[in-house]
Amino acid sequence: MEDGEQGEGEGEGEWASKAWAHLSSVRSLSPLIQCITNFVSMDLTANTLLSAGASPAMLHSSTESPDFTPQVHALYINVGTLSDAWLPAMIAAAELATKFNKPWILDPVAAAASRFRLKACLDLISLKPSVIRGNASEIIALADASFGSSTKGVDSSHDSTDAVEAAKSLASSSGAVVAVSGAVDFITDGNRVLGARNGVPMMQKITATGCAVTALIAAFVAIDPSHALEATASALAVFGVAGEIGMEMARGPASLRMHLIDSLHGLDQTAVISRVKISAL
Ligand SMILES: Nc1ncnc2c1ncn2[C@@H]1O[C@H](COP(=O)(O)OP(=O)(O)O)[C@@H](O)[C@H]1O
Ligand SMILES: Cc1ncsc1CCOP(=O)(O)O
Ligand SMILES: [Mg+2]
Repeated sequence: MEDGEQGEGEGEGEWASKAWAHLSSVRSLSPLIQCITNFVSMDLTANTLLSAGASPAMLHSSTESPDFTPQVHALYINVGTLSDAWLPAMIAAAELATKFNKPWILDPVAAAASRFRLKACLDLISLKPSVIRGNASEIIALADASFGSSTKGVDSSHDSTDAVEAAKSLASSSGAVVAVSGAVDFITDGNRVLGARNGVPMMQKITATGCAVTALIAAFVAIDPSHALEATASALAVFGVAGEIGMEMARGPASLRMHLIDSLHGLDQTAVISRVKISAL
């Protein structure tokens, strides 16, 4: 995307057009996304990327990353089912991504659940991800570098509004764009803060929707790496719109999961432009 397309003071209409441009680019360029993600999320994450037009590859061996990571358009690392064996592979892939100038995106699932996990996330953040997307409790834990306080495993015990200052602080200290998901998704580079108000509460009742939207962020950043803030907001809003349309057909979490994927695949310009709700705060 050209620099001239990104301006200050955009209204919701401009943000919606930008989100459509990002989705259209993902569909036409079909970026290859290496995903080192948890066992729970692999299926939903791969299907989310495919529905959006991207190309997922769940390759996590540190033996093959030296061959594969240089070929990808972005790398996605998610610590959801972290183990002693997987952490070195994550670190090696993140180092390769940085070496070959590929954006890489971190999902710090349950960052405060254990000292091992918190340290792993902080070590990964020192390897300069382009974007960190977590729920409010995860972002607060990382900003404070604190283990165990008011955490509930992979789910958030805070509202996203509680984590805006933590997100700004983490963005400033890490150099990453930081996104906090929730009823409102907040996206910040430490200076600017965007709010994306799409989605439905039922999305929290499907495991791995957070993981899946972080992978979608990786695909959007892959096609617009120099505008990670805008690409991240677009991905969160587009995923939320797919959830809203999916909810019109769903009867509960299981059918929402199916309809969300169908809706993401079928999103057209009219739906994106009329529904995306992104604004600068
Ligand atoms: N109350 C809500 N209203 C609308 N969308 C929501 C709500 N809660 C979560 N979402 C959406 O669900 C997805 C997963 O977010 P979240 O549940 O916060 O992540 P995680 O699974 O990492 O805890 C995101 O796309 C987010 O925007
Ligand atoms: C339940 C669970 N346990 C370890 S990873 C995982 C999936 C979490 O996914 P999300 O954070 O997207 O809800
Ligand atoms: Mg969740």
